[in-house]
Amino acid sequence: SVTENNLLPWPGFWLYIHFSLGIGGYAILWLGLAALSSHSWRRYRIIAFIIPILWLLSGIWSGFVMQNTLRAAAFHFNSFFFLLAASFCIWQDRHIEPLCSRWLLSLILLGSALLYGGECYWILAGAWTVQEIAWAFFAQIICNFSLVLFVLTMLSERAAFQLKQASERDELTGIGNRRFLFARLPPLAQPGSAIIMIDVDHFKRANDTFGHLGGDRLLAVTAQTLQRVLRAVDVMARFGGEEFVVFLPDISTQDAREMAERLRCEAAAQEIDLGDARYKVTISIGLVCLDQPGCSWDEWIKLADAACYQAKQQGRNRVCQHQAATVAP
Ligand SMILES: Nc1nc2c(ncn2[C@@H]2O[C@H](COP(=O)(O)OP(=O)(O)OP(=O)(O)O)[C@@H](O)[C@H]2O)c(=O)[nH]1
Repeated sequence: SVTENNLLPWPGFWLYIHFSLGIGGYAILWLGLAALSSHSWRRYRIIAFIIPILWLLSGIWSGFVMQNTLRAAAFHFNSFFFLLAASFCIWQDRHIEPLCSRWLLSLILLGSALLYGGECYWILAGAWTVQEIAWAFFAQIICNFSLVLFVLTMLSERAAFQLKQASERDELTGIGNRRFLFARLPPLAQPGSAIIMIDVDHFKRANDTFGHLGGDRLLAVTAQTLQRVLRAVDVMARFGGEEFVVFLPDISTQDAREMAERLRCEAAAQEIDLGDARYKVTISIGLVCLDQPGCSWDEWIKLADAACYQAKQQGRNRVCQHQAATVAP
């Protein structure tokens, strides 16, 4: 029987249209959620296009669409499949964009998929009662409302996340800026960590020789080179024009000194391609190891800066460490 479609002219035709829209709708929902998740929906569009067509062709060929139970089972199985795929997409991209709402959205999609899967099983097993159909219907409505809610939550959380990222990133070098650094420094400057101040040598001369754009490239490449040397826990930021600050948590004086030397050597070893020229930058480094509580971060950074100035005075391309005895109480 084709129920309400009998009220329309060509009921069989409308049945196929409804079936195709129902099947295709979930494929489009999957595509949309994949795009929302990682913007790579192009990868999936063929699958999302082919599967509904295959359902339709097999429906026309076998005629199962004309039977209510089989049509409902096919629709529920298709919804189960695409919702499960959408849940996986959202969950899979959690490392690209770590948002709490991603987990909630993925969970609600999984719940909705499992509900459709269960319904498909009950339909095929013929174990439905009117009450169960009503419960499943209401549960799906709640899932759909939650889905919309979590999509909106994810969009707003994403906007806030991107805004924060943009406000903490230095556009030229791609590393963090001052705000990024201070947001990651512990509230109290405790002994057992170190601050490094890095200043590119004779940068004005490089600017004069290669132009401002050439200078920009030198800064960007140098920042990326230095970043690669650091440990995952270290925090590096562009502090000013050609100055960078690095915070090294949980590090001994010896290791901090070795790290500073490694940074200096890596910078000096790189040959930067500037199109029609190649250039080697050197850096001067001021190191201060936090050896007493009580000083503020500003004070430690100032000491690292003073040590960096000392490195410049001594001829550049070297590391100078601020001596503990001279630290103001
Ligand atoms: N290209 C470029 N230049 C910058 C940027 N920020 C600052 N500068 C330039 O960096 C130069 C810094 O010059 P100085 O402070 O005199 O230092 P220096 O020439 O590196 O000399 P020393 O530090 O003593 O070795 C200035 O000419 C600034 O204009 C930037 O974002 N891009």
